[in-house]
Amino acid sequence: MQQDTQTMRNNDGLFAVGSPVTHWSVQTSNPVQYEIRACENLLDPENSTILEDASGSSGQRRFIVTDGVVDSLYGDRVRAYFDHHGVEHRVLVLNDGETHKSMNAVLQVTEALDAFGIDRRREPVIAIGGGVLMDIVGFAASLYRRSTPFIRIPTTLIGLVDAGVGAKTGVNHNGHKNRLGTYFPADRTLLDRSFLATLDARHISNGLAEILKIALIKDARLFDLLEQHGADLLRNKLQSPADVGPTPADVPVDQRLAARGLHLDPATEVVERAIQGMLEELQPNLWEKVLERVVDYGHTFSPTIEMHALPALLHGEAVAVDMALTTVMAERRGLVSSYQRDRVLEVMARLGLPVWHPLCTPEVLGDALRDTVRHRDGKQRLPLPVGIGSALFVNDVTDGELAAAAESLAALGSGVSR
Ligand SMILES: NC(=O)c1ccc[n+]([C@@H]2O[C@H](COP(=O)([O-])OP(=O)(O)OC[C@H]3O[C@@H](n4cnc5c(N)ncnc54)[C@H](O)[C@@H]3O)[C@@H](O)[C@H]2O)c1
Ligand SMILES: O=C(CO)[C@@H](O)[C@H](O)[C@H](O)[C@H](O)COP(=O)(O)O
Ligand SMILES: [Zn+2]
Repeated sequence: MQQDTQTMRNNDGLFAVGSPVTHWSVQTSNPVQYEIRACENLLDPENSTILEDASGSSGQRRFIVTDGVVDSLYGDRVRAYFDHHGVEHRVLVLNDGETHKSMNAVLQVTEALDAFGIDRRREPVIAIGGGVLMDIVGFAASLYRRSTPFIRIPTTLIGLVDAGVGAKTGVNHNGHKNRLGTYFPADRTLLDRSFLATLDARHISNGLAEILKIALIKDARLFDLLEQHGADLLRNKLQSPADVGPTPADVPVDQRLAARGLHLDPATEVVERAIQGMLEELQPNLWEKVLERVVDYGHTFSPTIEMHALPALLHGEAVAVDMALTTVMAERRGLVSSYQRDRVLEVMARLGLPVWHPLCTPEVLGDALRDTVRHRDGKQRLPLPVGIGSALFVNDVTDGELAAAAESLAALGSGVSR
């Protein structure tokens, strides 16, 4: 007991502070640990990875959530997998796409969970799908009985390099992007790049936009890889090995890569660098107490543009438009040379991404910035690129600067073709 300050401390570290006002201050901590693992042949019945449980006390039932498109492509294999392992399961199939990323979908999951019934700690919910599906299921899992463990199996490129590796869940609400959500990482994310083989080119491009985001703000080498191999990665859907040089077939792949100064094939290196870069930023600031986040690059104007354009623009496409605009702003401020700006816009085009959109009007951009300022606690905290592979934050963007940048981009954008 510390009589001088009238503070008592019991064995749990709980403080009771005496007169003039008695109050208790509760302190505890909630260590977070989650796993992201690259795997192959996840749906092969002989591969037990999905059923391995970090706690080692796996239950015998599984609730799986997927969307209609993924179910039509992989649903038979998913069901056969759990049948093979004798695991009683229910597969809930949600509507796919951003327009269905809503609270209704979350409630659909929680109601189906109630109907199936799962053990609270040892039977993790399994989300198999893209960023939309994982955001919905993660949100439902975080709400269900105040938190229910879940596993993510991303099947899109955005899912693999971004939505599947962080801690955020959420849905669109009241016309706003991700307005409701939680911080609730999956216990495990299992990355199997072979799912990308069935994605169309537009959705590969969509994911490449988030990879380009990491390149522009913190990884010049990643940018070079995208510049050099982006078109092949898009064509090969990041199925390794991409463009490792002319055969002869008798020269092993790793020797051909080494001859070109590569240790990994480009698809593997690009995916690994993107995830590594993302996690380096997320880990020290998982709960976003610090609102100056370089990974918010491309996410200042895009949430408003994406919601206004819905469903015409995909998430990564809106992010690309935002990055093109802010690259032009950075060039106008002398942070990026005109040569670097043009390289960035060329790479976007090579990756199949838009560099401009008719919604880049002064009105929409101004509204977007004001909404973002709210989100960032009263300051713009706008990440701008410095050269290629670095960034800084600014707080002094004016409506005039936005209008001028949009006008420049419109002129430049028409000269850059996808
Ligand atoms: N939580 C986060 O940290 C985070 C990070 C980045 C993005 N996001 C969110 O992710 C969403 C975008 O993710 P997305 O692009 O994966 O969207 P998505 O989940 O809508 O998937 C895109 C489309 O591809 C289909 N699909 C999925 N896997 C497929 C496959 N293997 N083959 C063929 N088709 C397949 C889906 O059915 C859908 O029609 C956005 O809502 C964005 O806000 C969240
Ligand atoms: O799209 C991504 C990341 O690529 C999401 O995690 C997220 O929307 C971004 O981090 C945004 O910049 C912040 O938006 P919000 O989730 O805080 O509304
Ligand atoms: Zn994003």
